[in-house]
Amino acid sequence: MTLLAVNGLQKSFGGVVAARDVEFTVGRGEMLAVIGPNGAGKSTVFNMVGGQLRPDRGRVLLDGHDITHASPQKRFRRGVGRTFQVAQTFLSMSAAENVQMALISCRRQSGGLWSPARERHREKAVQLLARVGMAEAADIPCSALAYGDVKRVELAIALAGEPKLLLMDEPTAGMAPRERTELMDLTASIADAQGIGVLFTEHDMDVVFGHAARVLVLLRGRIIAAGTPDEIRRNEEVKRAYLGDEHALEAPKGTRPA
Ligand SMILES: Nc1ncnc2c1ncn2[C@@H]1O[C@H](COP(=O)(O)OP(=O)(O)OP(=O)(O)O)[C@@H](O)[C@H]1O
Repeated sequence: MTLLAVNGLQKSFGGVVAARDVEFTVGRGEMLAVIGPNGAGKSTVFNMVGGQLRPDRGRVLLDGHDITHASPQKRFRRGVGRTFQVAQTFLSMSAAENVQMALISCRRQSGGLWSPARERHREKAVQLLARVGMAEAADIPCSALAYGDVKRVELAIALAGEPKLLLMDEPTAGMAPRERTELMDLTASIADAQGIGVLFTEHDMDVVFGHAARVLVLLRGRIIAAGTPDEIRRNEEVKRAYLGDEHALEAPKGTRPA
């Protein structure tokens, strides 16, 4: 069943058409990757779904509600979540405290003095950490966690908002290959179990072909292909778009090519 429907989105910056008549849907529990060479329009499309950019034309519907002109905060309340990097300033806080802060802000409560807030939502925060396999690290400062574990905490923070749709911009950037697979396997299993649609941009083709149910390929603001990873890998126009990077579309190691 369709969760997100994007119809005819268009955005120009001066003379540059960054997105042209972009149409796609994301279903509940579905992982959709948006790929394309540098400057193809991925961030532009992503930010029009997230509400950071207003389209010149077109519509964004979530669960049938038109959110095209809604602010990021309003979208958030409708169920559009986004993973953010744990900022440098929050690294000194424990994993649980980071998730508690997210829970407090999601429920629009003032953090007030830190000491009473410390116990607030503790139980729920630990539950969310358990969901990403990080319950035992609840009291460890994020600064002491491995990078891949901080990414899991970021996922728990995003889940605190109980999103219907999760936007992930380059979720595995800077991670080792094995950590990438683990994070995306985890994301896929949570998305499937909770019926969360996931829209992600990604440069790493192993991650894209190994984890997306469907892939959308942009080139100069246009969708040139949409389909399953196997369909996309075989698509001649996509191959041409990635010309010069002849290994980009190879099957991930350990999987059978189509
Ligand atoms: N704020 C802006 N002002 C002017 N031009 C912009 C702006 N944002 C994007 N563009 C232009 O729009 C086009 C699409 O950019 P966008 O960042 O969406 O591509 P991308 O696929 O995300 O690229 P990358 O993979 O390099 O991040 C590019 O030509 C870019 O220069």
